[in-house]
Amino acid sequence: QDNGKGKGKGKDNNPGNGNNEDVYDYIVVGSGPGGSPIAVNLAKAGYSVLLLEAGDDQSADIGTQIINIGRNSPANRWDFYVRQYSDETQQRRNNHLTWRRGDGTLWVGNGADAPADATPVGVYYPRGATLGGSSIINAGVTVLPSKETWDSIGRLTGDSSWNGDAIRTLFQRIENNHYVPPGTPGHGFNGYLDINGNDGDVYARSPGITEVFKSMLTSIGDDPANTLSHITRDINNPSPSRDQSQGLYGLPFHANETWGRVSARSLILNTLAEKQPNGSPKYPLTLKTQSLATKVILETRPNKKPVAKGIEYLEGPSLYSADPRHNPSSTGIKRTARARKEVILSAGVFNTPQLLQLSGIGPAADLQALNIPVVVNLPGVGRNLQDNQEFPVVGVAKNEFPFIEIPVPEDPQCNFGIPPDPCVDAWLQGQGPYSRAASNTNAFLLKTSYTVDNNHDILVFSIANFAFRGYWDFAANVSIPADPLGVFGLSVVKINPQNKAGTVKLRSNNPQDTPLINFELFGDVPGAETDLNALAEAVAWGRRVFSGVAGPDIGPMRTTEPPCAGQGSVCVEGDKQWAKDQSFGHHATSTAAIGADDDPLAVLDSKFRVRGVEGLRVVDGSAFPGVPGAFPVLSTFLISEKASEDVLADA
Ligand SMILES: Cc1cc2nc3c(=O)[nH]c(=O)nc-3n(C[C@H](O)[C@H](O)[C@H](O)COP(=O)(O)OP(=O)(O)OC[C@H]3O[C@@H](n4cnc5c(N)ncnc54)[C@H](O)[C@@H]3O)c2cc1C
Repeated sequence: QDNGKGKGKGKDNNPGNGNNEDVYDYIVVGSGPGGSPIAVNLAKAGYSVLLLEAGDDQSADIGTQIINIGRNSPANRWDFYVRQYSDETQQRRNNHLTWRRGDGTLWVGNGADAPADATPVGVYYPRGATLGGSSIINAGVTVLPSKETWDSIGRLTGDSSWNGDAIRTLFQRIENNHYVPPGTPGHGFNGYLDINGNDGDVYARSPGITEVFKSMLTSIGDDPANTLSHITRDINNPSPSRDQSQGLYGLPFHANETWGRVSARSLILNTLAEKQPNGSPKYPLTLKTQSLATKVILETRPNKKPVAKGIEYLEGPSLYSADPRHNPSSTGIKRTARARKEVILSAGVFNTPQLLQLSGIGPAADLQALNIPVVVNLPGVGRNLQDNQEFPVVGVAKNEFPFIEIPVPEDPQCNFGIPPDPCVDAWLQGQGPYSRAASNTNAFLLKTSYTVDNNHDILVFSIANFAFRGYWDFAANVSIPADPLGVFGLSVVKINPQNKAGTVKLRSNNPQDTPLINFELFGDVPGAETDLNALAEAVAWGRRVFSGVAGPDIGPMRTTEPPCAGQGSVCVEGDKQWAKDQSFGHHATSTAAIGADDDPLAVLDSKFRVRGVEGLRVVDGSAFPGVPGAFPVLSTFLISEKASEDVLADA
């Protein structure tokens, strides 16, 4: 029997015991940016680690390797359909609501246009469900949130290890920067997370696009002549004034020098590839894909907290019902794995609270209603769901003149990664368009009068010839008219949203079912009005930018979305309604949040420990008290690094 103090014991695999049961020091569930770094760090410290991942390894898909293709295929994602509102009338105002028609086909559009035989399914919300999690299907934008994001967790919990300077040090440890000169303060150059920045040449070749940026700079009293120098500015710079100042920056991505996607998957595969001189694995890390965790094994003890002892899981392909390849008759092979030390849940913002609740940890009444024995009544599990709200302010160039980039003469014609694609062949040689930054690699930081902490509260990224309105199933029939030539999308993203009213509740006690997800956007809670006001102010700014665009063929541009016949304050109420109707998100966080000791809704303490249980932590996007900045992926890698130190300190 193990005394729990051993290190580097390796796996006690006992195939003869008939229980299909393995024993490890630690079990980590989920291989995204939350789970992978901690699994690797614990294994590198000599502990045996089992990493369970429900999806499979899609490394062979070239679309997952090249960030400029960014394909998300049915093999690497789970399809969730969510509510944004409990109010059905408001829910149906969304132009991208998915409906199912009488013949079973999907239709996308709002309630006013819906066919008579259609019933609403929800707003489509994809998540990465593959080795590497959502870091395989995301856009890859890699932005460090404000220093205040981290300092505020320190104040909330009284744990001074949470502070912006300490997190910057972790960032420098994991970063392998490719866009600032080596040695630049605040950055790292030897870590596992390659981060690449944009390429000023792309914008130098795009005179029409730069006209819009010039108007942005003019809007804040900056000199438009600075456009080409500011568009490559480092948004992750360590300047103390970074978080408060407005302006134009380049947008970095988790990508290597030739824009290959570097992700949680690369970290795992590179670690597994390291060998001892005799050819055996260098680190005691075991990866099991196609393994859907269904329950934390909790041992109850008299007069003591229950303790996590392992995981029950189902082995088999596509077992979760959100998997587009799921076959409802597949129930998998039931297995268990035991942990000598701890179980760490990193299954993501929807699945971690689902797993906790399936294990009897959550709001007691909700669990009892589904006949799940309550082990710990923890009312905050699946509450506090938040997201960055996002939608484009859409402009159209004068005379619908298309925005152009001056082509690079030797470039082949690309085919989005679908063979034959000569750009893939060029990329494999480190050349061609896929090996360079794209033209959506810019950010404008705005500080509205509704900022709650004097930091900028809106990030705007710009896309020429396209307006990014969210996600919907590719196979669905979409009732939205095509955009005219000369379209330009200013995607406004609400940083640090204040609304915390969303929920993830169990639909059933079947672990293969998806939970019920409701963002309750702009709900009747403190802060919701702040979010709406900030977004409306950002829209008014966008209108001013478009009407200020010069250039003989391009400006002034007209704003087509949000629609408004008037100008200025006339539009504010309409813009707020538009934000309610058309906001979408893909940065959900905070459903098992760190919180203060006296907060009944706190799920975790400041060391990621699940309250009321021993040997169980949550390390993923669920753990943040609030959405970290405008983009959560880098912050999720960073909290996994922080949690690794906390777990090792207790090991
Ligand atoms: C389309 C899209 C675009 C995005 N773009 C950006 C961006 O540009 N920048 C940015 O900062 N963020 C972006 N994000 C968000 C970012 O990628 C996520 O916030 C981040 O990946 C969250 O990490 P995580 O570890 O919490 O969860 P995830 O990355 O979701 O990983 C969770 C993993 O757990 C696995 N899992 C779940 N349940 C189980 C179970 N029961 N058993 C076993 N395994 C399980 C899943 O298969 C998955 O692999 C985007 C997300 C999406 C979906």
